[in-house]
Amino acid sequence: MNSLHVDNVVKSFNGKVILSDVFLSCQKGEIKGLIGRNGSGKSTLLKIIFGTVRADSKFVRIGDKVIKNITYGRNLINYMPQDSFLPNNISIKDLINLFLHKENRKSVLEDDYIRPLLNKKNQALSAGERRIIEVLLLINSNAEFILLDEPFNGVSPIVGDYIIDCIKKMKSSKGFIVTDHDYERVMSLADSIVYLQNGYLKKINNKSELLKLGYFPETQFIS
Ligand SMILES: Nc1ncnc2c1ncn2[C@@H]1O[C@H](COP(=O)(O)OP(=O)(O)OP(=O)(O)O)[C@@H](O)[C@H]1O
Repeated sequence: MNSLHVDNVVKSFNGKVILSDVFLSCQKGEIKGLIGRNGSGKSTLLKIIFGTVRADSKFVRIGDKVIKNITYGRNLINYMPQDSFLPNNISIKDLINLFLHKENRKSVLEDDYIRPLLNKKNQALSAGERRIIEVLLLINSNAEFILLDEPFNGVSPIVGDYIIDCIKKMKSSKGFIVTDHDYERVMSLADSIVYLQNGYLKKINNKSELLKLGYFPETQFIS
């Protein structure tokens, strides 16, 4: 079974080190949660893995294939950015046909949340409606590893839970790395959690470790 192996990721912006020497791995069938404060470098790390941001150094491998840049990762890794990436002036139905292979379209076209939106144009959707479409397009793509940057951003609680179910359904055939500030949802979804701080990743076992790291205030802590 393939695995995604990420090693020796180093990245600075304007002389400031964001990622020092990051190691991360993800198996097919695994969901890894990535948590960290604002500006800790989570999106930068995902973009480096995907290949849209150049690292000072990196090693990314899927199975035996070294992913030197975005072209090597085509059909292997897909990334959903934090900000909307869908083009305007195109209906949701056409977007689904454009983004997905034929065999993957049916379940999205028939999805209860998506069906009422099929004839709308992307720019006419609410932020939450757009996010659920983006998540479904990504997780139904043929890539083996899916990187999701803030999939729960802007979605209502019931849709957040629905997104969790959708990701879990795809889990047996793919590996996921998911980052979001809705850490409760990330923790309930992921098999394991890593926390990014000062350029390094640290494994997290429970919420009290996140509290100790100062990720959320004590007033929010309910074990
Ligand atoms: N293109 C860029 N040029 C200069 N600095 C950048 C650039 N992209 C990101 N940074 C800086 O790198 C740091 C990490 O940014 P990044 O977006 O990866 O953080 P993040 O953990 O995803 O944050 P958030 O949770 O707020 O989305 C930030 O301090 C940011 O200002």
